[in-house]
Amino acid sequence: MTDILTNPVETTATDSGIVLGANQYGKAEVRVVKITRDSERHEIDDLNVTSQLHGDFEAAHLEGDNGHVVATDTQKNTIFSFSRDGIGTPEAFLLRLSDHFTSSFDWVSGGRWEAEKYEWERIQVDGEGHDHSFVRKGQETRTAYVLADGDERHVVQGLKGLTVLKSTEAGFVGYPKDRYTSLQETTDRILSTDVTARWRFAEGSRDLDFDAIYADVKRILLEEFTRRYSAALQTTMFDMGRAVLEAHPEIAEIRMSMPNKHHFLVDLSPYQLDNPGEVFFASDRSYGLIEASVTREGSDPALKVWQSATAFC
Ligand SMILES: O=c1[nH]c(=O)c2[nH]c(=O)[nH]c2[nH]1
Repeated sequence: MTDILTNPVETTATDSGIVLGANQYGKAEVRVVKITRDSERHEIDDLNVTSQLHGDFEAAHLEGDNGHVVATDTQKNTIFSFSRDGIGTPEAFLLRLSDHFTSSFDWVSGGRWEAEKYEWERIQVDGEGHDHSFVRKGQETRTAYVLADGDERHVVQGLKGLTVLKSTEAGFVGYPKDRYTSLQETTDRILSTDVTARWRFAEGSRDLDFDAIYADVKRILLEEFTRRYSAALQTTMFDMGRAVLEAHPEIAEIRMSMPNKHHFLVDLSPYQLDNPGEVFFASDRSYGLIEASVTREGSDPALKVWQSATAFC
């Protein structure tokens, strides 16, 4: 079985020799909120789910024949209907959707399913968490991704928007200087970033405690950010990834994308003030963009997973 996004698709050429290439379709960003209300104490699951099918959809593209087109509306309704009896972890929910679509329609060979999970916590009233009133937790957004390719299942867990800052114990020295270099070396700077990270489990990983792994990976990422003097964001990012892989043998690879959110010391001398590393201009652009995959020696790079996990074009 080969994935439709990474292999040329055999399609019938039109009279002009034009062929259909890789394709996928589905419903994007289905916002589903599930309230579990089997007791006075309600629970809330809040997801943004995208479903896209891979398979034989040539006739729809070439001939206007929708015989194979499981409507995007049907995909949306399936997401809501599957929520009725509980969502569970986003990863388990996406695996369930992938199994449903690949087993229900012969021509659906696989697909991609994505979720963002928005966390809520109970509003505290007189020191007690309220039964049915919640406030959004905003630290980061949890992400989940499943690629189905025939019987294969690839699960990728992640987070985005985890903003961190350390106010010292970071520097940047020893870089090459040329006629365009104006950056001053420093051994004491602010290091700040918005962590986007995605970690891939070995193919076929289904029965893991995805909630516990998520919480632990987030803990490790945060702890490693603090742990050592940062010689560069690159070093800190690699340390964060290495620590995750060392602690979690079930994770095959972690990819990270981190903007270097520059904080420039403001010159207060025109106002007869010193500025011993206390007042900064927080620049929102331009920013350094530091990205890497951290993986295990000799492991399969699983490029088709990453290729399909990101934007189609
Ligand atoms: O941590 C850093 N990495 C860089 O590659 C870089 N480049 C730069 O100008 N400042 C920094 N900081």
